[in-house]
Amino acid sequence: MIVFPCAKINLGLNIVSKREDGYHNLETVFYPIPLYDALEIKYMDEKFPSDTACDLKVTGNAVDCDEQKNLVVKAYHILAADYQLQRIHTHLYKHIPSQAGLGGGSSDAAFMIRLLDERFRLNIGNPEMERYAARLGADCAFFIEAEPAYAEGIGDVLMPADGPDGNLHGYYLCVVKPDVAVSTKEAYSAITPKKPAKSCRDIVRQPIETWKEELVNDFEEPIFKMHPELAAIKQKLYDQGAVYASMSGSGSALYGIFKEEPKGIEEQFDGMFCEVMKL
Ligand SMILES: C[C@](O)(CO)[C@H](O)COP(=O)(O)OP(=O)(O)OC[C@H]1O[C@@H](n2ccc(N)nc2=O)[C@H](O)[C@@H]1O
Ligand SMILES: Nc1ncnc2c1ncn2[C@@H]1O[C@H](COP(=O)(O)OP(=O)(O)OP(=O)(O)O)[C@@H](O)[C@H]1O
Repeated sequence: MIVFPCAKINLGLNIVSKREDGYHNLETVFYPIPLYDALEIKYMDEKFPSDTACDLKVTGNAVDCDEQKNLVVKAYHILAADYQLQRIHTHLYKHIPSQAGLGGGSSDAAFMIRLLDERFRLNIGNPEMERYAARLGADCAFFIEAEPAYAEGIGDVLMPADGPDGNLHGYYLCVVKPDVAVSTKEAYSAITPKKPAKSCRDIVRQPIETWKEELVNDFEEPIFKMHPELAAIKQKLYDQGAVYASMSGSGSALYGIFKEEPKGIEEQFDGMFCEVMKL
């Protein structure tokens, strides 16, 4: 059985306060995008010699952590603690860039929970699956439904985007990921939290032409200071005709939203991951 975990972008991201557990409360609109990994599971033969109930083969882009630390394997074990699960082989084809703010690892974890729920007929239900997912990462819960959502808390309190919230249907999205690594933890430590004057949820309901002036990702200021080349990529996306451009999450991926297909834009970002998709 195979599923295709998708990536996300953040339409606005405000870091509102620091919590006693060290995490931060935020406000953001999560928007799923058609950029995918592939995740497959197969039953392990009863006679197959394995010291783990869930092994993992990663192909495509390398993931810089041990097999048993991969969020896909952690997702298996978190469910196996509460449900009787057969042993499985897992294959993850990694296409979504890591350390990008695109939620790739979080998505793999959430889609693994969904996959196990379906394969083993666990009937867990979405609210409970979201609770399991949230134990694996702050923005994992969103990927259980993977529908546009306004999020608060540490990214785990989700409110479905009703009506026109950030509806980008028919627009083109260009995602650029330079070879710059940003640690999410370090990014949060560079922020002075504050409540925004206007909620990103309200701004994304306005015409997209107003977003450039009003919709803010709080990580941009400190991260652009550390990596000025990221600000230059954002500017280039505007120069190429983007109606809105921003960094996603804590970076280092940037995205531009276009009304018309930005043909040939890949040439502008030579040597970087650059993909154009229709929303
Ligand atoms: C930046 C975003 O991509 C925005 O969507 C997410 O908030 C990141 O979420 P994530 O990658 O799922 O984050 P986790 O893997 O749970 O946390 C990594 C580290 O980021 C910090 N962290 C994360 C989320 C949050 N709301 N506050 C935090 O302070 C914590 O130091 C944590 O140890
Ligand atoms: N399945 C996975 N895919 C990618 N990274 C994983 C996975 N499992 C664990 N990791 C670890 O998580 C780290 C962050 O990866 P991820 O792709 O989630 O980055 P991100 O873009 O920072 O995501 P986010 O938007 O959630 O902050 C990786 O460097 C890797 O060590």
